[in-house]
Parts: sequence; C-alpha cells; structure tokens
Amino acid sequence: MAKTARAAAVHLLNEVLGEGALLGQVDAPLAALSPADRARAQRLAALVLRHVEQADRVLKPFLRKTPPLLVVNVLRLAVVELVQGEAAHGVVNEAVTLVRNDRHAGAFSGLVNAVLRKVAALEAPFAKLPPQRLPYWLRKPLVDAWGREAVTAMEAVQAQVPPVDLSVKPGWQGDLAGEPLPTGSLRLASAGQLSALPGYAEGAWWVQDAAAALAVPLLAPQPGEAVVDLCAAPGGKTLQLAAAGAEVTALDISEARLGRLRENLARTGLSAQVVVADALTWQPERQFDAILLDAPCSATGTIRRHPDLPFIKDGSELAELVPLQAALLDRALGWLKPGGRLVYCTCSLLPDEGEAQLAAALARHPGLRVEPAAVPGMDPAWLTEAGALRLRPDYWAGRGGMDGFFMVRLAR
Ligand SMILES: C[S@@+](CC[C@H](N)C(=O)[O-])C[C@H]1O[C@@H](n2cnc3c(N)ncnc32)[C@H](O)[C@@H]1O
Repeated sequence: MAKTARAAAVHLLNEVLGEGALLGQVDAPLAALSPADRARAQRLAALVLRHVEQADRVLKPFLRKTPPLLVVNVLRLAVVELVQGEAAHGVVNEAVTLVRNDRHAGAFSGLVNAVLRKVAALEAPFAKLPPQRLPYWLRKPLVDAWGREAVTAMEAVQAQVPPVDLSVKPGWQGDLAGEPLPTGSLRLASAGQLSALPGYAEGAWWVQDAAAALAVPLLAPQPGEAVVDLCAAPGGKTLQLAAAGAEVTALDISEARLGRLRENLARTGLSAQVVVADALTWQPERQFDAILLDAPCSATGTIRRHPDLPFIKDGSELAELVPLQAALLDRALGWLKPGGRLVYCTCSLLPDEGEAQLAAALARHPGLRVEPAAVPGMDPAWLTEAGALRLRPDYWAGRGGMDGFFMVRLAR
C-alpha cells in the first residue's frame, strides 16, 4: 500500500499506463493517504501524464534498455518534478527509495540514482521539446479537420494544468476572486480546496468548464418551460436549467452517476425530476418545450482535464458511439412540442460526433433546421458555416483554454 503521495502517484501511473485504467477510477493506491496527500498524488500523476513524451525523450540517452514499468514511472515522475523546480536531493532520494523498496524492482535503484543525478544536472530539459503529441488515431482526423497548427496549439493547451471554471447561480452576491469570462463563467487561477471557498456550503456555484456551460444558454430555457435533459448525469447542465427556472426532467441510464446529480441538486437547493432510464426505450408522458441532448461521446474535448484519456482510448468506441448519438437524436426529436427546440452537443473534437452528425441529421429529417447559435459573450469565430458552435481547447489559449465541444440548436 502506498505510504507517500509520490508512491501513490507511481501506482496510479502503473494502473493507467499499464492496465488502461481511468485515472479517476483508481482508488486503491490512495487508500492509506490523508486527503491532502491523495490530492497531491492525483495531481502528480496527472502532471506526468501531460509530459510522458518529453520525460521519455529526456531519459532515453541515459537508458540502454527499458526497465520495468514501475521503474520507468518512478523516473518519469522524478524528471517531471525536477523540471517543475523541486529540490533535486528530495526527488532523487525518494525515487531511489521507492525502487529499492519494491520486491521486483529493487535491483534498479542504482540505475535510478545514476540517471536522475544526470537529469538533475541538465538545464531546462523540456525547453526545446514540443508539447506532447496526441495519439495517431486522434491526431490524424484532427489535423484533417482543423489543420496542423491548430492541433499543435491544442496540444500546447493540453500540456497545461487547466484553471477551474465555476457556474454561479444567477443573483448570488457573494465575493469570489476570479476572472469573469465573457460568457458568464468565473475562472479561478488556482482553486485550492473548493469546499472552503465562499458560497460552496450554500450551493451558490458549481464546477463546470466554460465551454460546457454554453449548451444551456444556447437552449435558452425560460421559467416554467418543460425541459428534458437527456444524458444528464452528473448534472452540471441540469443545474443550469433548474437555476433558469425551467421544470426539468433529468434522465440518465446510469444510477450511479445520477447519485452525483442528486447530491448536486441537494447542495445547490435546485430541483429536477430525476429519471433512471435508457433514452432509447423511455416513453415520456408529455412533449417538451426544449430538449438538451448531451450525448455520450469520445470525450476527446476534455483531454486538458483528463490527460489519461489519450493513453487508454484507441478510437474503437466510435463505431458504437456515432450510431448511438444519431439514434438518441432521432428519438428525442419526436418528443418536441410544435415550435420547440433541441440542443445537441458532444464534448468531442471529432467532426464525426459533431459537424458530420448534424449534416446527417438534417438529411434524415426534412424540415429540421439549425437556429444559428447566439450566446452572450461568444466569439463569432466559434460559429460554423452551418450555424453550430465549434469550441476548441486552443480557443482562449492565453487564458487557459476551454474544453472542446460541438453544440447546435435545432428546431422544426
Ligand atoms: C456527456 S455525459 C453527460 C454529462 C452531463 N450532461 C453534465 O453536464 O453533467 C453522457 C451521459 O450519457 C449517459 N448515457 C449514455 N447512454 C445513455 C442512454 N442510452 N440513455 C440515457 N443516458 C445515457 C451516460 O450515463 C452519461 O452520464
């Protein structure tokens, strides 16, 4: 069992890079740690995942053969910490101890010591290296869609620790230091312990990426309107809909994820009717003024917040996701009242889950039309030719970027 944050970080890396586990779903290595050390372990693991490629390039000249994964991950963590300016003796000593204490890797402790002393003597070892590249299966379609320069800019943003964005309940007068973004979110440069911030206990705000927060303004829910949020959990968009005064039905197939949605509603004092169901078979008893379909997707727009994704996904799930998105959209369109509107969105950078999905839906549904996107604070450059919003991590790069999203408002 890991006794220090660094040891736990190495175990987390072993699970992600060796077993293909999602970083957020690995708990065992964290079990014996204090909350502060758990957070540090997760932060360190995420930091390494943002720089695996550079760390490996720095290490390569010093390794004749590739050591076992645990040793490699100890070395990667140490390199990244040295680059961050951590004191060399502490970093090197703990790396050596971690390896020495491992039953299978103990013999490599001398190598670790020798390699890290050489790395510690280098000046700014990452300075001339490009940001970590996305894997080929993802990079290729992104370069085809957005161009090489844009993809490099996305990779540069994905290498940075992202800021924390909050959606604040309308009318809250509390005092929270942060950068008010043009679209209404509040951006915190360094969040620290969120639950200690003003307004947390009274549920005055919730964490939600600034790009994710645009789908609800695009739908523009009105007080008293009947709105269904399909694929609602964990509920960031449900909270926005409820805060706008809509009568919200929040549906999701996952009971576990809806548990988090219920907690979020309870903390913020907002209300919604919660339904556990498969949207492909659910039969609503009414039609809706507005529908939000935040469809399951590759989540490739969220890599800046989830640097583990490029290492565990291979694009194979798209073969199921793309038809599922189309089926959900076809079904949801049938639940709109005459004159109603639907927002379809995905946190994906891939046109197959966005622009192409829209074009196919317009071809399948004669009479369906796009209502060109207009949300407060939006940059006209985000608008596609078809009238949808294409949001990318490299937008607002100087401010810390935003998650990648596609969103479109449809009516018929
Ligand atoms: C992108 S996430 C939704 C995020 C959420 N809208 C938010 O803002 O917090 C997609 C959700 O779709 C749900 N989902 C996947 N397939 C579904 C289906 N057939 N019916 C209903 N929900 C589904 C997943 O459980 C997941 O919670």
